[in-house]
This record gives sequence, C-alpha cells and structure tokens, in this order.
Amino acid sequence: MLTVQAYAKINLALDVLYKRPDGYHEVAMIMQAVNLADTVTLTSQTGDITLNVNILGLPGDASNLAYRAAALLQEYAEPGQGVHIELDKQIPLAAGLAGGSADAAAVLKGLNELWGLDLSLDELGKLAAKLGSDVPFCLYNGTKLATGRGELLAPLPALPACYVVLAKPAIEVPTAWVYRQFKVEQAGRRPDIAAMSKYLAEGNLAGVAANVANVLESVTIPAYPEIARIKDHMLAYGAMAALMSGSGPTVFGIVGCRDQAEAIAGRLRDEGVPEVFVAETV
Ligand SMILES: C[C@](O)(CO)[C@H](O)COP(=O)(O)OP(=O)(O)OC[C@H]1O[C@@H](n2ccc(N)nc2=O)[C@H](O)[C@@H]1O
Ligand SMILES: Nc1ncnc2c1ncn2[C@@H]1O[C@H](COP(=O)(O)OP(=O)(O)OP(=O)(O)O)[C@@H](O)[C@H]1O
Repeated sequence: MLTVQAYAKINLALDVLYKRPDGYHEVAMIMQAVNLADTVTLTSQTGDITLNVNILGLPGDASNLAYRAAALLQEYAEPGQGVHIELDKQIPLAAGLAGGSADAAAVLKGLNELWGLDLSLDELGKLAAKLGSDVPFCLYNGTKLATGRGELLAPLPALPACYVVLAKPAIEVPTAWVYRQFKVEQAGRRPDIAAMSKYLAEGNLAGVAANVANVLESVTIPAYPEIARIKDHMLAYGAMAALMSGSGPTVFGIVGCRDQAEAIAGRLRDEGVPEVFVAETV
C-alpha cells in the first residue's frame, strides 16, 4: 500500500497567446503548487482497477482522471497487475485548482513505485500530458513556467514563503467553456512573465504580488461577478494580491503571515463563501 499527496495549484500568471490548429490555446503561465491536497491511497491487486471516492458527484469509473492514469500505466506493467485507488478529495471540483490533474499525477507517481516500473520523471511527464494539460505540472509541483498548452515546464525560483487564502464560491466552471469564450482582444491586463520571473529570482514577494494577472478573468468574471466581489474583499482585508486561479472560479490571495491569512479566511467564511482554505506553498 502506498499513500501519495496530490497538491492543488494556483496560476500566479496566466496569459493566452492564440488558438492553435489542434484546438488548444498556446499559453504562458507561472504555476505554483500549494498544500491543499487530496490523499491518494494505492493498494496493489490482481486484475482490475477499482476506485472509491469519499464524496458524491465524482464517479469512480473510467471517467475519473485517477482511473485513467492507472489504465495508462497498466500498459507498462506485468499482465494482470491491478490496483485499488482510494481518493480522499479535499480540493474542490471544477475549481481552477487542478484537483483532477493532481490526482492523476499522484497515481502516475505512486503506481510507478508500487508496480516497480522504473519510468523516469520525464517519461511519466509524457504520459501525464496525454491525460491533461495541467497533469505534467502536478507531477513536478514547485514553481514553474508552463508554455505550449501548459505541458512544457521550466523551473523558476521558488515563491518566497507566504500564505495563500483560497476562496471558492458555489459555482463550478468548465475549463473548456472558458477557453471557447476567450477573445485575445478582450483579454484585459496581461501578465508580464519576464517581470514576474525577475521578482521571483530576487525573492521579492511584493514584486510578484504586484504583477499577478490572469487573462481568463475576462471570460469568467463577467459571467460570475461574485468572483470580483471576493477579490475586492480579499484586497480590502489586507491581501497583498488577489486573483482568479486558472479558469476559475476559485480566488487566491497572497498574504505575508499566517494570522492575517486566517483572519481573512474567517471574514470570507462569515460572509458566506462556502469553501475557504489557508494553504502554504509546496
Ligand atoms: C486553465 C488551466 O487549468 C490553467 O492551469 C489549464 O490551462 C487547463 O488545464 P486542464 O484542465 O488540464 O485542461 P485539459 O484537460 O487539457 O483541457 C480541457 C479543455 O480546455 C481547453 N484548453 C485547455 C488547455 C489549453 N492550453 N487550451 C485549451 O483550449 C480545451 O478545450 C480542452 O478541451
Ligand atoms: N479525480 C478527479 N477529481 C476531480 N475532478 C475530476 C476527477 N476526475 C475527473 N474529474 C472531472 O473533471 C472536472 C474538472 O476537474 P478539476 O477539479 O480538475 O477542475 P479544475 O480544478 O477546474 O482543474 P483545472 O484547473 O485543471 O482546469 C470535474 O468536474 C470532474 O467531472
């Protein structure tokens, strides 16, 4: 039996450059792993892949990304090798936090070890990209520049120590819908990836905070103004920065100390935001 933590991500910067002939969008993103995590427990068994999830609304069948990751890796295993997967979900669904991608990456990493497959991280990265654009990042975690459709990763200096308040309103946003609606000419403020990389290299948290930007806000926020309200409140309560993560709807706030992060989280909960977490970077 093996237990793996599957960490959520936030996008400190998200720029969309153009739509590609294959239907995906070329992106440039700065991604950061945070310690809000699902717990994935893998138990080797003969034959089948079986999956049990601790919440309603997420099937344990072949539509689950964790199941699909195991099925992909089965092609490299001894015939008859199966696994039982227990998913303890803590990351909200369809939230912009890559919860499903994180589970898939955790299964790839864990089964590689449990089944003794000896695939390199690079080989796992190629399989990860088949499962989804965010899955390769979830294998590596840390702070990364992601390009291509999100699967090409380059290391960046770690985000200076800070706390991240995550607030998800009661909305689920399908990523494909957001990309479909996106128009470059309506993107609004675009992130300056070079400036943010420089601030990361300097360990300048204030510089990073001043430069967070996500062009997908131009689609999701007009459809769900609640996101703008949460951002405004996070800033009013003292966050150094507040931004929508990924395709939304979760808003993250960057905060220097734990007491202040807990205070901001408490006020958002009091206002009725249903899912609020305080996390640290991974
Ligand atoms: C919004 C982000 O989470 C930011 O990190 C990612 O860009 C999305 O990553 P993801 O959920 O792993 O996305 P995928 O599962 O690969 O794709 C879901 C859908 O989003 C759209 N999609 C995704 C990534 C990308 N670079 N361009 C796209 O147009 C495609 O329509 C695709 O069918
Ligand atoms: N293990 C899983 N955990 C969560 N969602 C899953 C999983 N497997 C499949 N899904 C499907 O994927 C959809 C979106 O999943 P996820 O929670 O990863 O979205 P997200 O947080 O918006 O991710 P991203 O930031 O990568 O777009 C869910 O609505 C669900 O139907």
